[in-house]
Parts: sequence; structure tokens; C-alpha cells
Amino acid sequence: MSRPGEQMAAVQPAPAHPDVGAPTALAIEISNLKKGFGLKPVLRNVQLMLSRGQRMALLGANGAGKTTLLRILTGLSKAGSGTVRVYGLDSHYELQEIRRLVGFVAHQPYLYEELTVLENLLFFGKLYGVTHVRERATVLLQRVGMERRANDRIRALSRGQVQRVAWARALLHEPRLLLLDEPDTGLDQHGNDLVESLLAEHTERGGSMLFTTHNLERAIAWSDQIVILAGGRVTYQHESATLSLEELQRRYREVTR
Ligand SMILES: Nc1ncnc2c1ncn2[C@@H]1O[C@H](COP(=O)(O)OP(=O)(O)OP(=O)(O)O)[C@@H](O)[C@H]1O
Repeated sequence: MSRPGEQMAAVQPAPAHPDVGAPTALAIEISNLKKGFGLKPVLRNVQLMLSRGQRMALLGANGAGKTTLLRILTGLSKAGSGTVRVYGLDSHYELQEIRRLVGFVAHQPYLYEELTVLENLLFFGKLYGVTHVRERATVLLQRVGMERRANDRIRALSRGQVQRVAWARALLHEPRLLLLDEPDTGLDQHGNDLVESLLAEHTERGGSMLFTTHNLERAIAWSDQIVILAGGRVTYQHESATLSLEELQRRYREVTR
């Protein structure tokens, strides 16, 4: 596991709901984003907008740059060039404020293996300045079905159980924007039902989300907009409500060829 605190360690204690964000209707605004590793360009020129309260599925072949894009949005990775705004905040200058608005669920859980479930939540809750953090942690552990494991160390849990705790960690500060990297992998049917209901609650509260998946059916079911990343650019975008699975499969094959 990589350093669990790498996303959060730089976050200073602050009110859980800071009144920040320029007056914009956009949750995400990305222009001319470029990012490479060494000589290899991964994101060549990404343009992407997500309105507040909307849900977007980010599709693309293995290695297309989906995780890289999410990591830039969370501040875990820096943009090469271009502009990235979250709720009107510039990722270059206002990363601390952005981190307080964003909840990230990734392949890595970003939890301390040697701490217990509850200790992890208390630690991250305090980092985010969550008020009544113990009560909030208890409610969330019940919500994700892990209240009986509160005093177990993370390393003693199964992968799916760790993923549930990672969800509780990501939701502690009631983020306005959820960034989810393949939230549908590694979970059993109950886990998937749980994720669906957590996402529905987040949307009902007016939250926004961007998630990656390789499951085209789920992409349509869980989103308002579908985006496909290929060749370092957004090559396809469509409203989910008016898109059939067959059409998406056809377009996906076309643009990721
Ligand atoms: N830290 C890094 N150093 C070097 N190359 C990297 C690094 N992170 C990602 N890459 C490269 O960037 C490219 C995009 O990777 P990324 O993980 O963003 O793809 P992805 O679309 O999320 O793929 P998948 O669907 O397989 O999860 C890949 O070729 C990967 O090898």
C-alpha cells in the first residue's frame, strides 16, 4: 500500500463545510489539460465540464489516463499544463480548499493498516475538521455495515471490508464532489447495492460525482453524462438518458480502436 496520508496529510484542520467556491454552476472545469510521465504523454489536451449535481462516467481502455485524471483532480498528482477548476477553485492555487470539497475512493484505500477502523476515521475526521467526529464515524460505520469491526486493525480486514471503510473515510467530511476510481470492482452484491445507495444519497444532497468504470451498462445506469477518454483526449460525450447500451458499445469500440 502506498502512503495512506498522501492525499490528506497536507490538509489543515478546518471547518467541515467551508464556504468556498467561486460562483459557478460547474463542479469540474478542465481546459487544455496536459500530463505526461517522462517523455510519454498521457493526457494530451483534455477539455471537460461537469455541472453541479451531475454524475459523469469516465470510460476508456486500460492506460487511457482515467486514474491520472482523477489523481490530478484530487491533487495527488500535478497537471503538466492547462487549467483544472473544482467548484470554481483553481487546483494550482487553491488545492487545500479543493481537498475539503472532494471525497476520493480509489484502488488504494488510503488507510493506515496498523490503526483500527475507528482510529483511522477519527484521524482523518480530525484532519478535515469534522465536528462531532466520533458520532459521525459511528454513523458511517453503521451505514457501511462495519460497526462491529470498529476496533479491528485495517490489516485484519478483507479487501471488500477495507473498501467499505474507505467509503466511510471518503464520506466523513460530506464532500460535494465524489471522485470514484472503479467503485464497482471487488465488491459483492451487497457491497454494490451499498455503493448504489450511497451514491443516490450523495446525489439527493446535491453532490456531484465523476467515476471510472469498465462496465458500460453500469456507466449508463449510474450517470447523467458519459465521456470516453482515448488518445489523451475526450473523444466522445453523450447524455446517458438518451443512450442505449448497444450504441455506447458501438461508439466505445470505434473510439478506443
Ligand atoms: N506514476 C507514473 N509513472 C509513470 N507512468 C505512469 C504513472 N502513472 C500512470 N502512468 C502511465 O500513464 C498511463 C495512464 O495510466 P492510468 O492509470 O491513468 O490509466 P487508466 O485509464 O486509469 O487505466 P486502467 O483502466 O487500466 O485503470 C499508463 O500508460 C500508465 O503506465
